[in-house]
Amino acid sequence: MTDIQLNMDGEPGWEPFDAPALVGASLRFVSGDRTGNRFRMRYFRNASGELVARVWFGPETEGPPGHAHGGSIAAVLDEVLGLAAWAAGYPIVVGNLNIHFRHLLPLQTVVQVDSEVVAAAGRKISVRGRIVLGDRIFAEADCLCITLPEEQRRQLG
Ligand SMILES: CCCCCCCCCCCCCC(=O)SCCNC(=O)CCNC(=O)[C@H](O)C(C)(C)COP(=O)(O)OP(=O)(O)OC[C@H]1O[C@@H](n2cnc3c(N)ncnc32)[C@H](O)[C@@H]1OP(=O)(O)O
Repeated sequence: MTDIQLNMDGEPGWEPFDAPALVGASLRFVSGDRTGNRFRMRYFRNASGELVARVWFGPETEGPPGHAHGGSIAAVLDEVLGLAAWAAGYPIVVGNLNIHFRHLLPLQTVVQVDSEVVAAAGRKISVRGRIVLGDRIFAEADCLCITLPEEQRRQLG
C-alpha cells in the first residue's frame, strides 16, 4: 500500500469546481455534507480541464471491516462521472455504470477520483473514471450517460 497522503485542497493549477452552481443543489446524497462521517468531497478542474474529486470515505461508508462499501464507491463514481459529463456541457443522467473494484479502499483515507469524457455519439456520452491513491487503483469505471430531452430537463427543474 502506498504511503502517499492526499489533502482536500487539490493541487497547484487546479481550479475549485462549484457543482451546485452548475446542476443545482440536488446532489446531497454524496457531496452534500462536507463535515459528516459519510463522504467529504471537493471538486476541481485539473490543468487539462477535466473534473477531479478528492473524497474522504468516512466510517459510515463501511462495508468490509475497515473498508468502504462497494455501494459507497459506486455512489461516488456515479456522481463524479455524471457530473463530468455535465461539466463538459452535456445535460445527462447516467444510464449504465460498470465498475471494476480492484482493491479494498481503507476508511478515513482521502483518495482521488479522475474522470475523462472519452466519446460523444448522439445522445450517448461515454465517461471513464477511476479512484486512485498514488499508483494504487481502487476502482475503475465506464459510464454511459444519456442526454435528456429538453422537455424532461424542464420537468426536473
Ligand atoms: C435540469 C436538470 C437538473 C438535473 C440535475 C442532475 C445532476 C446530475 C449530475 C450527475 C450525477 C448523478 C448521476 C445520476 O445518479 S443520474 C440517476 C441515475 N440514473 C437514472 O436514474 C436514469 C434512469 N433512466 C432513464 O432516465 C432513461 O432510461 C434514460 C434517460 C437513461 C434513457 O431513456 P430514453 O428513453 O431517454 O432513451 P432511449 O431508451 O431512447 O435511449 C437512447 C439511446 O441510449 C441507449 N441507452 C439508454 N439507456 C441505456 C443503458 N442503460 N445502457 C445502454 N444503452 C442505453 C439506447 O440504446 C439508445 O441508443 P440508440 O439506440 O439511439 O443507439
